[in-house]
Amino acid sequence: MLILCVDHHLPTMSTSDGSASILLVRFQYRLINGLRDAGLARRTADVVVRCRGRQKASGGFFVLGGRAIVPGMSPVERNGGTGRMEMPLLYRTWKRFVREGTLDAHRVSRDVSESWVRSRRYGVDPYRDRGDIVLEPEDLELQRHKYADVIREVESLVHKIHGLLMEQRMVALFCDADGRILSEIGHPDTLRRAREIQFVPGADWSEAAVGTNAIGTALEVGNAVYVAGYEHYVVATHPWCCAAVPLRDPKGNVFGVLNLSGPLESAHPYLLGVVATMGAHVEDVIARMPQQGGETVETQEGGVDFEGMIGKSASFRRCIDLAERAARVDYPVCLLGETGTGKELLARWIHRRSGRRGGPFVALNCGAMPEHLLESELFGHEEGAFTGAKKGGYPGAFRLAEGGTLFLDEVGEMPPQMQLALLRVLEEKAVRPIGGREEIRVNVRLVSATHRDLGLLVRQGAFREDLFHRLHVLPIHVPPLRERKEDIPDLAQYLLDTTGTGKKLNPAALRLLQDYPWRGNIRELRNVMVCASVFDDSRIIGPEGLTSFLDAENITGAMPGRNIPSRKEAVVDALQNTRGNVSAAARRLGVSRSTLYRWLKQGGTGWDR
Ligand SMILES: Nc1ncnc2c1ncn2[C@@H]1O[C@H](COP(=O)(O)OP(=O)(O)OP(=O)(O)O)[C@@H](O)[C@H]1O
Repeated sequence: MLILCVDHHLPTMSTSDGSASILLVRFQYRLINGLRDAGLARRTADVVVRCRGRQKASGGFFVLGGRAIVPGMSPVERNGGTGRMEMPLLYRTWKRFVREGTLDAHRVSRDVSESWVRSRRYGVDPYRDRGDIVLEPEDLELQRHKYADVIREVESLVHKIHGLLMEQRMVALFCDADGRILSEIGHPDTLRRAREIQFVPGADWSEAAVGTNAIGTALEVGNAVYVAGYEHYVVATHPWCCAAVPLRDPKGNVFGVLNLSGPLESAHPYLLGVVATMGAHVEDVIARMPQQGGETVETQEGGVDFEGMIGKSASFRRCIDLAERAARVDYPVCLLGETGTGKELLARWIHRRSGRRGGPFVALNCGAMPEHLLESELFGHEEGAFTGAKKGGYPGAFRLAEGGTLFLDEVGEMPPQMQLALLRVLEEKAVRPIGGREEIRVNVRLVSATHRDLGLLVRQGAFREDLFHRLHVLPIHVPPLRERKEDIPDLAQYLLDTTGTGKKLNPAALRLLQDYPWRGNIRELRNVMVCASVFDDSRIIGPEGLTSFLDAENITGAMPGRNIPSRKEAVVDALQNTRGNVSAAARRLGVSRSTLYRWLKQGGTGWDR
C-alpha cells in the first residue's frame, strides 16, 4: 500500500486531468468500496505517483475530495511503511524526552517533535492517565446546539461509513476549535476504552491539556495530522492511533476538528486520508449552507424562519427545540396536532436535520386509503399477488424509505389489522411483501403523526396499546394557530410571498388575520393568502381584500370593536392602494364616490362612524 500524506508544505500533485488541488489516496479496495458507497469517492484518476523520486504506483486512484493530498514522508513511511512505528525505539525516544528533555528529532516527524516541545512548555504531565472534562452537561448541550449543523453533517457521514468503522473498531469525533469533544460515535468497545481515559464529549483534547495528540496537534499546526502510539505525549493516549483534520469555513477560519481514533492494533495511516476526505466533505456542505453556525434566519418582518418553518412564539420555539433534539437521535417521533398545523412540514424538517438526511423521506397517509391498499402501500407486494398488483411488484413505503425516514400520517385512523401488521414490522425490523415468501430487513426511522388523542383511543380500545408505546417514544405537540397568534402576521406575509406576486398585507389586514379563529390552521391561512393574491388587484392588501374569503360569522366574532379596522383606516388603505384615485377607492370600499367625498370632508369624528 502506498502511503500518501496531507502536507500543505509539499508541492501539490499534478494530475492527468489537470486539476491541481485534489485528494488522491490509494486505499485497500475494501476501504475504497466503503467510501464509494458513502458517496465520498467520486471517480478514478489515471495518475502516476512518485515518492522520493521513485515511482511507487500508477493508475486506479480515487479522487476523493477538494483538498491536496500529496505524497510525502509520513512517520510511518520513515519506519518502513509497515503501518506501525517501531514502538520500542519510539518508546525510548519518548522516555528520553519526557525524563531528560533530550529530543532525538530525527526519530519522529517534525510535527511530533515540535508538538512534544510545546507539550513540555505547556507543563503537561506526560504520565496523565486521563483527560479532563471541562464542559458541564449544560455547557456541552449549549455548545452542541451551537454546532448542530456540523455535528449533524459529521454524524450523517459517519452513519454512511458505519460498516467501515465497525470493521476497523474506530470512533469518530467532532471537536470545537478549542479541542473540546462535542460528539463521539463508533465501535462500542472502543467507546468503552475511550470512557476509561475520559476521551469523551465534554473533555478537553487540546495540546495544552493532554499534549501531542491528533486533535490538539492538528489545531496547532493547522493541517491534518496522524499520531500513533508513543508519538502521543501522555500515557493515557499511548494505546491509540488517531488522525484529525481541522475544519475551515470559506474564509479559512478553523471552526472545529474532525478526528478518527482506534486501538493501536488497527493503526494505519490510511486513516489520515479517510479523515481528510470526510473533513473536505463536511467543509463543502457547511460552505453551501445558507448561513454559518446557526439554524435560524430573521425574516424581513422580524419573524424567525427555521428553514421554511416560520414562527417566533414561545410555543413554536418549544416545538422546534424538541424537534431539533429529536433530529439528533434515531428513536420514533410522534407528532401530535390538529389538522394543518404543519406536522408533515415538521417531519420533513426533522429528516433534513437528522443523520438520515442523505436517505429518502417517504410520506404515507394511513387515513386516506382502504385497508387492503394500505397494506400493499406499506409493505409492498410481489407481482401477481392480487388482482391489480403492479407488474414487477411494488416495494412499499418501508422499503422505499430504506436508510431514511418514513412519515406515517394519521396513524390514529389505522384499522386494527394494520395496526397489528405495523407492530410486527417495528418489532422484527423486517417486512414481508404481500405474496412474498421472505422477510426483508428494513432500516428506517419512523415519524408518525395524528390529530387524534392516541391515549384516549387506547383507553377506548380503538388503538393497540403495544403499538402506541412503539410509536409514542418522542411525542412532540405541534401548536395550533390559536396558541401562536403572534406568529400569524409573519406566517401570513410569508405565505403571501410564496405566491410570487410581491403583494403585501397592511397592518389592518394583519390584525384581522390575527384575530380570526383559524380552524383549518396554517393550511386555511395559506388558502386565504392564495385567494387574496389571485382575486385582489391591489399591491397592498387591506382587510376588505380578505373578508370575502373568510367566514363572515367568525370575522364578527374575531373583531370585537377595537379590532375592526376603523373607517379611517379602510379609507386610507383604499386611497393608498389606488394611488389616490377616489373613484377606484370608493369601488374598493363598496360605497359611492359622493359618500367617500363626504367621509373625507368630515374627517375627524366622522371617520369612525
Ligand atoms: N411553520 C410553518 N411555516 C410555514 N408554513 C407552514 C408552517 N407550518 C405549516 N405550514 C404550511 O401549512 C400547510 C399545512 O402543513 P402540513 O401539511 O404540514 O400540516 P399537517 O399538520 O401535516 O396537516 P394534516 O394533519 O391535515 O395532514 C402546508 O402548506 C405547510 O407548508
